[in-house]
Amino acid sequence: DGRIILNFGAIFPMTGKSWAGGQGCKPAVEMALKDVNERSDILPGYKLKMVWNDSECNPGLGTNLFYNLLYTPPIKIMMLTGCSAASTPVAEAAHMWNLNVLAWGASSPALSNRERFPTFFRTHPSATLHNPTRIRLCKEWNWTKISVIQEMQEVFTSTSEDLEKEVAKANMTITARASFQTEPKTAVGNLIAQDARIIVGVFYEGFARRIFCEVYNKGFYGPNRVWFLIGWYPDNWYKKQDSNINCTGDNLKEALEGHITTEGMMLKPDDSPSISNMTSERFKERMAAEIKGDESLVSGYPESPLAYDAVWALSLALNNTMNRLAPRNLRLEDYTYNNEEIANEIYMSLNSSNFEGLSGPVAFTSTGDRLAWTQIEQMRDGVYHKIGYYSYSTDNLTMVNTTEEIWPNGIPKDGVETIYQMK
Ligand SMILES: CC1(C)CO[C@@H](CC(=O)O)CN1
Repeated sequence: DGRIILNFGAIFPMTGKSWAGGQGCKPAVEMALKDVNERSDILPGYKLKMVWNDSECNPGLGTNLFYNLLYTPPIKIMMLTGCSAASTPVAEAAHMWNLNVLAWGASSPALSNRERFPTFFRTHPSATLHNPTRIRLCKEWNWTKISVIQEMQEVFTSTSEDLEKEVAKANMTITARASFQTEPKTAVGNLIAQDARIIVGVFYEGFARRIFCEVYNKGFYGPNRVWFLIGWYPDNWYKKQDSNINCTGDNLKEALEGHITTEGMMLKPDDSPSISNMTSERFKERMAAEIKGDESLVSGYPESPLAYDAVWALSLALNNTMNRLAPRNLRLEDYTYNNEEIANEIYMSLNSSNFEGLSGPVAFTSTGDRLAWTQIEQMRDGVYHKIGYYSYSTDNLTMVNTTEEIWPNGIPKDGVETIYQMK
């Protein structure tokens, strides 16, 4: 069609053992690509094309595919990546080829580091996004003492370290800490021994079932014990058949009554149109047409709006770069892996991104991190209910349930009454 082709590279976790989020996200990337290429006001005279491979969410394979994309023409003007494990090595090396990297599925807190990842941006929030929300809710409910139990995984260790910092900043204290590698029972015992009341738990779904079976068996639950869990487990996670536990779904449901979850808001709940003029509802309809069958069974479906928004961030940044290069008689198609000037313009355009995406406002911090809203839910009688939203950048906490609806037995106490100082 006579337009100049601009190619970008992409690696998607389509298969593999950890997180095959490309299954839900690649269709969203292709949808955004189609939408952007149909817009005459974005990158006029250009057509964006994607050259992609399956990273299997494997760092070695991701690296290998990245080099193949680099050394196989045509030149790629940017890299789009998915999960943390494959994004990390690409984000670390890309600047050597003057490439900017945009991840739609990487949550690892370690990626918030400009020394290691000088040209990295992500539309997926870091896992540390939960922490300011947890702190804000503690303030809301007058809790100053909390406990933490974590699985020993990099993502949860860095999240716990960040929580320690946020707790200190808020003049709160962590009274009990527990961690585990493969057996959580001792860690739960530690919390029981210290009569922990307000507990933040960071671990994957499989351990969540084992922990709450132990919590159930030990009776370590009730209206005065509050658990903050991760909100991105599947809604029915506690009912899944699991040979590692001797509890039923109903046992876990009883132990989980009233717990609070936090997660990055990935699809705007309201129906205001985003920059693509598409509403969240319309997006879901279009995705349903792409994904045959039950979306909730497709990995990466929840993250698909982040992938859609990543292509818009890429396109708008290139469009902005095009306008900034024109007065210097430079063009996007002049980009090569040795052209630092154009790479810097693309970096600065990404850095100043600011548009209304499907996942809410898209803007990045100085470390390329996504500023996003968090969604707050509470489980009541085995069902998650949205109870509020929080934006850290504007300190805006919007509760959609009353305190009485959330805490029918009254707001739980953080339990550690100040010990009467003997005279
Ligand atoms: C919310 C979740 C499941 C966190 O892990 C991300 C994958 C990753 O960080 O590798 C995808 N989204």
